[in-house]
Amino acid sequence: MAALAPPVAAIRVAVRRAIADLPAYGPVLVACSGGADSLALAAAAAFVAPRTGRTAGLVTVDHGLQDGSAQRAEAVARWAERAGLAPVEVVRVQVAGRPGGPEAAAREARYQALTEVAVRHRASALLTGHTRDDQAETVLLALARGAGPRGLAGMPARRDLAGVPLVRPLLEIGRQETRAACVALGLTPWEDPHNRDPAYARSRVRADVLPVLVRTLGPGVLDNLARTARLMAADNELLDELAGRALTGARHPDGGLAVKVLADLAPALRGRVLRSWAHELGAPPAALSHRHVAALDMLVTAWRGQRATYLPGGLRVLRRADRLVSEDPGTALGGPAVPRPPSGQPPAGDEGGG
Ligand SMILES: Nc1ncnc2c1ncn2[C@@H]1O[C@H](COP(=O)(O)OP(=O)(O)OP(=O)(O)O)[C@@H](O)[C@H]1O
Repeated sequence: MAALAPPVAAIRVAVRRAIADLPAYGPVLVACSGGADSLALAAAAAFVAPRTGRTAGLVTVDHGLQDGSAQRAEAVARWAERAGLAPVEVVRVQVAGRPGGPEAAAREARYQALTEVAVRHRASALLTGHTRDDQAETVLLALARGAGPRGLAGMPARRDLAGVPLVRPLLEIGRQETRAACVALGLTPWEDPHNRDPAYARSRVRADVLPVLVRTLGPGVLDNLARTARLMAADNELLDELAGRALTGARHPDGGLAVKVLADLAPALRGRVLRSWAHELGAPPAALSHRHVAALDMLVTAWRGQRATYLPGGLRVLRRADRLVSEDPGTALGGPAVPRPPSGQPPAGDEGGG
């Protein structure tokens, strides 16, 4: 019998570990583009799942953005059926007409479709093929935009997606290994032309920045960047827990947050408390930047009678005596919406520190 290729074995082990503690009430569903990472992942899931008392299925999303995308999606699905995966689904999504740039719109459409399929099948997890290289790129991009610990933590190995765990088993596996596994298994992955398109910052990091880092600092740099993400994630977990308690302690009996309690917190904790409170009020997390949080912080620490701070989601927060309170500009004053100030307020959509 031929020896098992090391990359194939490493990926199987990673998948086995990642799904070991998941309940087995439904299939684990692999989100597969047909690219090397998710194809190697799907092949490993097809092998591992039945040996651990589970079933594994596959879902591939056709964004309809390139000629031949429907045929490619069908080819992925036919391969999956032959590989013994079930259920297998191809979902066609509509990308046009969504907010944000084309990449963000495609991503949103894809996650919406993947979530819908995972929930419908009562999947015990949705697996994606993000690798250590993807994680290294994410950390570098976060550094480059001045992100804080939350950004530097990169992608979590597990998070919730509408009640279904989204699991990333390959975060410690290199992209070279997924390619090598596909070769060893005789699989021909699809090369997404977007991955090479220099219009995207991530593609430029992948094509230009990472190779320079590896050449100048050595191959360990990828592992190191991924380790930074893990260390940051562990610190974040603790800080988030502390911030949760601090938020509870800062609630004012008359509503809002007590300025005195906030002022006594360490700045790093206060920033997190204000960020969580803003989320709780309804500010969309992706649109809430470090500048919004800094403006809230100034209501506490640099109070000079300034006017309200505006947050994404149509919220405004003001300081009233010893409290921070929020008002919906459309209703709170009993009249028409208060116009947003023309300048001096942070723009939305810039993921910041913290
Ligand atoms: N069209 C798609 N259908 C289903 N899942 C997808 C699709 N595109 C991406 N994914 C999932 O998201 C993960 C990350 O995708 P992305 O395109 O960012 O990375 P990638 O490194 O090119 O991955 P891959 O080699 O698997 O395409 C993929 O590994 C896959 O699990």
